[in-house]
Amino acid sequence: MTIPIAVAVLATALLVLGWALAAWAVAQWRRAQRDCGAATEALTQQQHVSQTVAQVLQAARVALWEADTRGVFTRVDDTAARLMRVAATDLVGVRRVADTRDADHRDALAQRLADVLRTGRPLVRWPNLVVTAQGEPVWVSTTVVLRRDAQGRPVGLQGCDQDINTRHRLVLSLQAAERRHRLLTEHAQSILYTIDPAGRLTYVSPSWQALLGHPPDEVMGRDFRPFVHPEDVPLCEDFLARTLRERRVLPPLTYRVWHRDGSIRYHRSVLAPAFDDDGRLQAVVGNAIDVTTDIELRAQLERVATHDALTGVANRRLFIEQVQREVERNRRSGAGLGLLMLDLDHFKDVNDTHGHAAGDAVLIAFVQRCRAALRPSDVLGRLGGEEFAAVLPQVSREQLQAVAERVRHEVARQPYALPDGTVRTVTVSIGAAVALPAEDSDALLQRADRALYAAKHGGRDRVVLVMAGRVL
Ligand SMILES: Nc1nc2c(ncn2[C@@H]2O[C@H](COP(=O)(O)OP(=O)(O)OP(=O)(O)O)[C@@H](O)[C@H]2O)c(=O)[nH]1
Repeated sequence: MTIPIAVAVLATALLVLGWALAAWAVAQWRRAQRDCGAATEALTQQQHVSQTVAQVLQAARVALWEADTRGVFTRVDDTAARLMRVAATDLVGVRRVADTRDADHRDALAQRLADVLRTGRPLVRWPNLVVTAQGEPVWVSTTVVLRRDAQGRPVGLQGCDQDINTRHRLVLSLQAAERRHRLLTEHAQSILYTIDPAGRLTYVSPSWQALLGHPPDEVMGRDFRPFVHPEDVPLCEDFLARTLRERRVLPPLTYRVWHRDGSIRYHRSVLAPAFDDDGRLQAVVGNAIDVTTDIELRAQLERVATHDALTGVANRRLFIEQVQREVERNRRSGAGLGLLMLDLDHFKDVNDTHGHAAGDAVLIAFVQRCRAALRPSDVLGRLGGEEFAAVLPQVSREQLQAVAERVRHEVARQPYALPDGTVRTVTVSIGAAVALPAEDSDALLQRADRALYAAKHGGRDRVVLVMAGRVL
């Protein structure tokens, strides 16, 4: 009995143990299965992350690479290979700097890689010009960090190049455009400016200082009016208003501006209104050039063309025009108009005795004396040789006679000092005519000429006045 009981106990014990072992094994198996699932999941997740990162980097055109301490590629990813238009395997073993184009740039990159190796400090987003296998330059943004082994010893470099070709070329072209713009505005012989509708100068180029003396900071933000000659301010205001109203570029305007030193300069300006797509005014852009020299030159040429070079009085053409104008005016106003024809007596003898230079000196002094005897509003002209004439607006017959006598007296009053050291008295014969209401300038000139002829034949040094055909 004892044995069967013992066997039964043993068997039970073994059964229990077997169950326990089985249960433990099942538990272990389940745990292992759980762990395995977790590990698989973790692995899957890691692969997913890597894939995602790779896709993102690829989409962002970021190439990853590794190099040894000499800078020779040891690993290159597909993006890098695509970037360089070459198989990844062909890049391995190539020096990192060999893909860089110009020598200066290559040296700069080599220096930076050496710095990373030496200092351990990363090179971050450095614009780098690499050249593809086909020789095409491509701008990349290079980031490089130091690679260390488990003991922290430098074993090489790793980094990434991001393709920034399109953006960087845009930046470069913008920088070039900006440089060009700066060069143009700084060295232009004209002033570029923007002005608002109220007349405030919102921008002036640096050339303002060269042309008008003020540093641009002194001008920007200020009203244009104090810089312009007061008489020309209304012209400029109208120019701005019309440009805005008509929304177009008008023919240029010439006006006077003050230089900082107080002198007057002539400027010629164009204004261009700029509108946005909705037709709203964005700015009014102006360009002003200094035309002072042109204006002065033109004035000089005009003077040469219309004035006698020796004496400075109006030449025949200008004088005749002046007579025509005054005859017209007199016809309208009836205020009276007088004409004097003046001819020096025996002037040939002055030349013959004292020389041509003496004759010139007498002519100059004669004009000065005539001017002293005439009113500023009277116009004196040289008709040729030693023959002069004066047109006198707003005079009566008596007044004309008196002025003519005054001129005759003034001319003869004092002897002329000649260049040869001698002195000589000179007299003048004068024919005078008062304009008739119906006559034109030619008729008036002819009558005065007849009076002069009478004065010469009457013995010279005298005034003869003719009125309505009668010599008085
Ligand atoms: N020095 C000088 N002489 C001039 C100029 N233009 C004309 N003449 C001279 O003026 C002189 C004019 O001489 P004439 O026409 O005979 O007149 P005149 O000697 O004044 O005699 P009357 O008019 O009859 O009193 C000539 O000798 C010209 O050469 C000039 O610009 N300079």
